[in-house]
Amino acid sequence: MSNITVCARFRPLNPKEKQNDHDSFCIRCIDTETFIFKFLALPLIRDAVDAINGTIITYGQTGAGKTYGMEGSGIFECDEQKKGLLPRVVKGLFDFLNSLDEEKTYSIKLSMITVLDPAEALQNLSRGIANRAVGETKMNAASSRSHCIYVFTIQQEFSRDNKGHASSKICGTTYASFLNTETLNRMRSVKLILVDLAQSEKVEKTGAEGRVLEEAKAINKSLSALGNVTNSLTCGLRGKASHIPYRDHTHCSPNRYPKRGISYSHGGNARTALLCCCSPRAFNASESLFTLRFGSRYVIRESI
Ligand SMILES: Nc1ncnc2c1ncn2[C@@H]1O[C@H](COP(=O)(O)OP(=O)(O)OP(=O)(O)O)[C@@H](O)[C@H]1O
Repeated sequence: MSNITVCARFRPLNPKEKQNDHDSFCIRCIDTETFIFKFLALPLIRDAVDAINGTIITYGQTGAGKTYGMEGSGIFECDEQKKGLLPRVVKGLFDFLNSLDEEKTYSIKLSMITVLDPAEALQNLSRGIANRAVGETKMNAASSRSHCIYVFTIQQEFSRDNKGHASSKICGTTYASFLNTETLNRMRSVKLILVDLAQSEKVEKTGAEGRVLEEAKAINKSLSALGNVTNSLTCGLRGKASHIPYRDHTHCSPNRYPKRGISYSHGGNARTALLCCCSPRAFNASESLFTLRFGSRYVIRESI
């Protein structure tokens, strides 16, 4: 499997756009949320259980549907077709661990909080989302004014039996139970990171001013650092070591890992899934093209 998977999606026109914007159209909207989960996220869940770090990033212009892609119409949404990546990843992760035959002990932490079951994970996610900074711009009534990073840390513990054979013990749904430390042999830890990026914006289109303008500058700066990382990775000569400016990318550092944040997903054998979100409006065509170009740069990258 390649290290990176990219998927692009155009959100549907909203009712106001349908009424007023006759140059724009969306041909057909299928159950894209389920498709995106199966295509982008499910392989990363399987890899995470195999101890391979993974990151899922939503990227795109303001109002293009990044947060919707991540959260869906709400973190507790029951309608399958309106569920975003976060609740699906939570369910998918717990379902996958439950289905394993092998006897292993897992603990899952959501950032620094240990979670014991999917309901608790969703509660904590919902509280985090409520604390996220949002602001109104001309382009989006609830525009995200910060990047939002959800870090699932999956710890796997192995033990040895008294004959020295490698074995381990299953804890059913009690994922956070730990083995007796005397029998503990080995522990491995892997991160599955979901990143809902705030997006660069053309100030003349969003009408940002004051605090919102300052936020826009900070967002744009951090995104250009992400662009520099991608450029270095995609333009580097094969087989030659080149400098990757991970350290500039402090705004995208999960859980205050200033130097390592983005390198979790962009280096070595880590897996990355990128959801490029686009607006169907003709008015936003140049931004949509920019987003698609960003995604296509990832597609041609080799791991260096
Ligand atoms: N696939 C979709 N189906 C239905 N509605 C959508 C979809 N994608 C986005 N929307 C709606 O479009 C609006 C903008 O989406 P969203 O807030 O996710 O954009 P964003 O890219 O996160 O913007 P920002 O960068 O400003 O935070 C929201 O009202 C959202 O509900």
